[in-house]
Amino acid sequence: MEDRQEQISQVVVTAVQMRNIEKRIFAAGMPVVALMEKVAGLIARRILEIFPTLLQNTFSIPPSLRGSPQAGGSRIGILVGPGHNGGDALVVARELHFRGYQVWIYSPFSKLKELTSQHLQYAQSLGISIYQTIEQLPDSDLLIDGLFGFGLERNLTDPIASAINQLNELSVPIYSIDLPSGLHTDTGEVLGTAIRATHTFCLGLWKLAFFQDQALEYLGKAELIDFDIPLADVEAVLQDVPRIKRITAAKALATLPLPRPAVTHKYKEGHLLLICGSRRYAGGAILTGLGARASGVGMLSIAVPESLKSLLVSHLPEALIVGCPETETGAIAHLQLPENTDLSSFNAIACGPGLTRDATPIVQEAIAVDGPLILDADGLNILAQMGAIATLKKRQAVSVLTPHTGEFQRLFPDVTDTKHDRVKAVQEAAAQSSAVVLLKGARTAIANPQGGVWIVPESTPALARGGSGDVLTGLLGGLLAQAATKQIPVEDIVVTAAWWHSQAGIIAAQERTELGVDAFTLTQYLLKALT
Ligand SMILES: NC(=O)C1=CN([C@@H]2O[C@H](COP(=O)(O)OP(=O)(O)OC[C@H]3O[C@@H](n4cnc5c(N)ncnc54)[C@H](O)[C@@H]3O)[C@@H](O)[C@H]2O)[C@H](O)CC1
Ligand SMILES: [K+]
Repeated sequence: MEDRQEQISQVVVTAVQMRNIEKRIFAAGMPVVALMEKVAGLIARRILEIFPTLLQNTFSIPPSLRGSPQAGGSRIGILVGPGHNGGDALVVARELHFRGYQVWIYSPFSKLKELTSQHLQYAQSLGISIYQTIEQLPDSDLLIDGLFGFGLERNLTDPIASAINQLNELSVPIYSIDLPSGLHTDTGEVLGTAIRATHTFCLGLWKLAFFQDQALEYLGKAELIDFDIPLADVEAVLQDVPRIKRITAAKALATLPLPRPAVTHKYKEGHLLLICGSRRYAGGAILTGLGARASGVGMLSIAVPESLKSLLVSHLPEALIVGCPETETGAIAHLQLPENTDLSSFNAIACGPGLTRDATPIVQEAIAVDGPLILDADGLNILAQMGAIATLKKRQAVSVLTPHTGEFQRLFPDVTDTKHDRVKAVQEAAAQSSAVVLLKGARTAIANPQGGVWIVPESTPALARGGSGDVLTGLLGGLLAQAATKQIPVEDIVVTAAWWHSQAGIIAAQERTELGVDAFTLTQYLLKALT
């Protein structure tokens, strides 16, 4: 059983689920005011850690001067909304004031929740300046955004909307409490306008917004403030609802086919067939092969057009390169496997990179095989032409699709728009096609047909380059072939492949900048991500 912190760090919730979990905690007797004090105390402590004060030692300042300009403390502007997000912010304001920061408060709302109003009153009694209009605001070194949290229900309108726009224009870092104010908690959509946070403290459990494309530019660096939500409350609310989870390193690494048994042989470590490449796209075949090599798969066969055979052999001497008859355009005309092997002799088949659409019969042949199949790139485009859902429904064995957004739209034109809610879109696609669908992107999401979704929580724009996807297909194929021989659940191995691929990109970008991660280089960083 994973430890509590590991389980909590995987959970992703909607606003409604968070509200229901919060209700259980209050119903069990935890006073709201106590929870607010606990949460805001944790936030204040993190701010003290990560935002250097210009303070001398606070105890050297006479109490009468604490928080005053003479004290020399950093100037902190606290943005207070009408609800408990504002309440959190006011507790943070009070605590930073006592730590010697120069704190002021922006409180533009007249109607505040009771608890929020009490904290405002106490802040005022401490002599902390409170402003109602944006024009009055003094300079600051840091702003704390406590305007709205997961209680935001509708588009923001003026005056708060224009105030947020003006605050975004200041070149002052903004730390947001729970969510950048203005973001929809579930879809990450900007409701009118939103705070562009430098840093976001997500409270208690990760919200769905943190994994939606449109939110990413508003979140800044995100971290979870764990305030000891009992797992029992999470389970009670989420129950048998299909789970949306973050892929943690622990989760991804637990599935790797490591360590290997002392006694094994190459066929026990999986046999993968890659069907890829064309005269026009020779490189895709090489990159896919290199991705497969890095997976550790026991045996690797690569079917390419005959004219690519010697090229592949030179790059992948350990692989069995199958030169196939080719069309006049240089695509694979048909699969000519060595005698007494046929498509069912492989533990997994990965089909698509660099094939071109002239290889349609080959893709149809691969789809007809009753074994684990990964479709990518032209394999997906051809599947889309065939009608993805009807075609895949006929398959008994597991299908894994690895589309980017464009391919996804062609495959599943009738599901939720990925721009609106990627997670919902990929859930619907997997349910309708009975396939495991890996929707690539800044936050790659993997859905199984039962509605469960795993999300890669961090990646790098360095991977947005031709060939990155080919590497993933090879890596995933090699892992899937090994998983088949070891009864590792398919969904788990897809999750591990996606995490591994993004980790390699992150490490490569750290060492070579985001401009330095071409697909070949990426293949050279895959094993580094594990060591
Ligand atoms: N998750 C927890 O267990 C804890 C959460 N805390 C904090 O509480 C907020 C949620 O508080 P809530 O009062 O429900 O909502 P918000 O503070 O996010 O504010 C919404 C507030 O504003 C009104 N409102 C909604 N939409 C608009 C709009 N477009 N324009 C104007 N006003 C709007 C709405 O009526 C609400 O009153 C959570 O994020 C945490 O920060 C606890 O303090 C700690 C535990
Ligand atoms: K906020």
